[in-house]
Amino acid sequence: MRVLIVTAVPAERDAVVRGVGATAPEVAELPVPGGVLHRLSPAPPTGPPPTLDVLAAGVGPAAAAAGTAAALTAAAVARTPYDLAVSAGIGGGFTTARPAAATTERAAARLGSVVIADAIVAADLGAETPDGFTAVTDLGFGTVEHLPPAPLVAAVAEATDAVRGTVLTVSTVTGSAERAAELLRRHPRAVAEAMEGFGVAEAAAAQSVPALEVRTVSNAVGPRDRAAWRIGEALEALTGAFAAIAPLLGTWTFDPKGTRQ
Ligand SMILES: O=C(O)c1cccc(C(=O)CC[C@H]2O[C@@H](n3cnc4c(=O)[nH]cnc43)[C@H](O)[C@@H]2O)c1
Repeated sequence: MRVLIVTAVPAERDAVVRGVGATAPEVAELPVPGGVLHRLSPAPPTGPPPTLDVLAAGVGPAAAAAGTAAALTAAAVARTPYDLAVSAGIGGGFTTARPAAATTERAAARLGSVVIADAIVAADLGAETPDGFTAVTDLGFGTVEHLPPAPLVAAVAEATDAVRGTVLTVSTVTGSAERAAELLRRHPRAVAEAMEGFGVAEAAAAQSVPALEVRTVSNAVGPRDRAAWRIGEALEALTGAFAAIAPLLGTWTFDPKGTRQ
């Protein structure tokens, strides 16, 4: 099993490396076009050790897609393709309880909690029209959603005691209650937002590699309140999440539908 884990910034990469490193102290640093992979090989309970490569590719969906595509392509050309791409880092959580009028179940993602995406959705990829936002898919282009393998989502969420739901990818961090409400109106199952997941998933899908997104909540999605961001706690939670996830990834193989074999 070969896994590419893509973060935005080095602080997130180092938090992931610390978590995986609980079972794999050795780290090799390998250059890839445009970046450096941090490679770990945690020992699983049985079977061959997986390879977990961690890359800090930059902030935003474009940087995430570019970094992911470069790493996936370099591995494929070397005939050591990845089996899974993971977008990982801190994110904003939709921390309020489900609105009374909502018909869809949605758990609140509180500060410091772990979120696993069962859908990775580009929330602002589209056009503004007189009738409001229209997604690119409604304009006849591309896609706005990638679905991680459900059995893997379930196993990772259980291992990390995570909130499961849609994780939105945005190019602009939400900074108002109005925008947060609008996002929830359009995506009632949204539990978090961040800026890279869709970029990682889109680059992975182009090479038929399944994708996963793991976030730990540093702030509430809503009115901008920088003083209330808890980045340190979220990075610690990211380390804890990957300490739990790493052994599990070692025992996974995928068939083309992403089910466990
Ligand atoms: O506004 C600030 O002062 C500020 C300070 C530090 C970092 C930021 C970011 O915008 C970080 C973006 C970075 O972190 C992820 N992230 C974290 N929370 C959110 C959020 O509520 N909405 C979207 N992205 C978030 C994101 O994936 C980026 O990698 C701002």
